[in-house]
Amino acid sequence: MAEKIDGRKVAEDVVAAAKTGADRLKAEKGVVPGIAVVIVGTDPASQVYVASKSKKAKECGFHSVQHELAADTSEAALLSLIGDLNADPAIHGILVQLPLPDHIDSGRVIQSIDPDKDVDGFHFINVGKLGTGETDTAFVPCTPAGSMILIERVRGRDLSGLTAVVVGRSNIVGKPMANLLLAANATVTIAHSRTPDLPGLCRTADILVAAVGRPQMVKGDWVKPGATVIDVGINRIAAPERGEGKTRLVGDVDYDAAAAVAGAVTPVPGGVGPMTIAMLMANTLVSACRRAGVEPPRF
Ligand SMILES: NC(=O)C1=CN([C@@H]2O[C@H](COP(=O)(O)OP(=O)(O)OC[C@H]3O[C@@H](n4cnc5c(N)ncnc54)[C@H](OP(=O)(O)O)[C@@H]3O)[C@@H](O)[C@H]2O)C=CC1
Ligand SMILES: Nc1nc(=O)c2c([nH]1)NC[C@@H]1CN(c3ccc(C(=O)N[C@@H](CCC(=O)O)C(=O)O)cc3)C=[N+]21
Repeated sequence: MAEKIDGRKVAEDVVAAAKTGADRLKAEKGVVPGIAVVIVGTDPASQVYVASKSKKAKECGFHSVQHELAADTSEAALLSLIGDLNADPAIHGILVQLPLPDHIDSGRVIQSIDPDKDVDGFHFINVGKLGTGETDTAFVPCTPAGSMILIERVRGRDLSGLTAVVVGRSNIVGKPMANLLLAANATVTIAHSRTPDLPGLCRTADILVAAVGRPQMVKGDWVKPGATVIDVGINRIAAPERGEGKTRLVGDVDYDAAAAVAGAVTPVPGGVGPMTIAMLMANTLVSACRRAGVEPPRF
């Protein structure tokens, strides 16, 4: 039976380190890290993440503000708010919750964020730095960064000699994940909806990352014996066994089947999700340290 990788526990360690860093920054420089989360519309799932981000920010002793804008907010109004946050010295990290409503060009919004405050790591400058190995000054997207820490706990920092397969090629998860694995010396393949024989390819992976958005797509016989399986997927499905109209969260991996074969697997919930929020705190602290001219801690 595979090890269940406890993302909640590792996330607690990261949050504790962010709090320690924030305490030091306050004591030495009088600087309080500040984060702004912007959400447009009232998607219930987004509300959950935004609430837990604010809760963790408070736990870390950060200054935290939330801007909840109506679903019909204009692009111009959103860009103007981002302009204000870019100029606000109390704010070190800006996160605009995605997806945005269809009438707003999310690319334009993301590129309007000051790259030095882009704690999501979605701005071209940060994407380019990650792609060229400038990871000392880049912001790395939170979900892949958190996934790498979980992989490190199982496999160590150097993945030389290991094969990795990333299923999914989105800009927010799949592509940055592949870049991080490559930077750690894994031999990386990126799979997507046009990849032939996905089960066979996945079976070659010492490290298998699923970031697809399809509930329990990865089956037990897709998993190489002993593999490290990172399940990024967050899918809400019907759970009639819990009562009429009830739902539950599952990942992109069939957990029980994968755990019978793998060496280690992340659960959903309690795996990558809590790490994403923890890395947002880490990135915000790093941003505040850089601005204050203090060497940031390594996470
Ligand atoms: N834990 C966390 O903190 C986070 C979790 N998520 C979750 O991760 C999942 C992925 O998110 P995201 O990257 O934004 O999703 P996207 O929808 O942007 O990307 C999904 C990717 O999966 C590929 N794909 C879709 N169907 C198949 C298939 N049948 N076989 C192979 N590949 C397929 C797509 O391929 P193609 O490009 O060819 O269309 C695409 O590259 C979702 O469940 C999301 O909720 C996301 C962000 C954070
Ligand atoms: N600009 C932007 N940045 C993001 O990082 C971003 C985003 N937009 N849009 C949505 C996705 C999704 N995402 C999650 C974060 C935490 C959990 C999380 O904590 N999940 C808990 C469960 C939470 C629950 O019970 O609903 C867990 O997996 O244990 C999940 C998903 C960040 N995203």
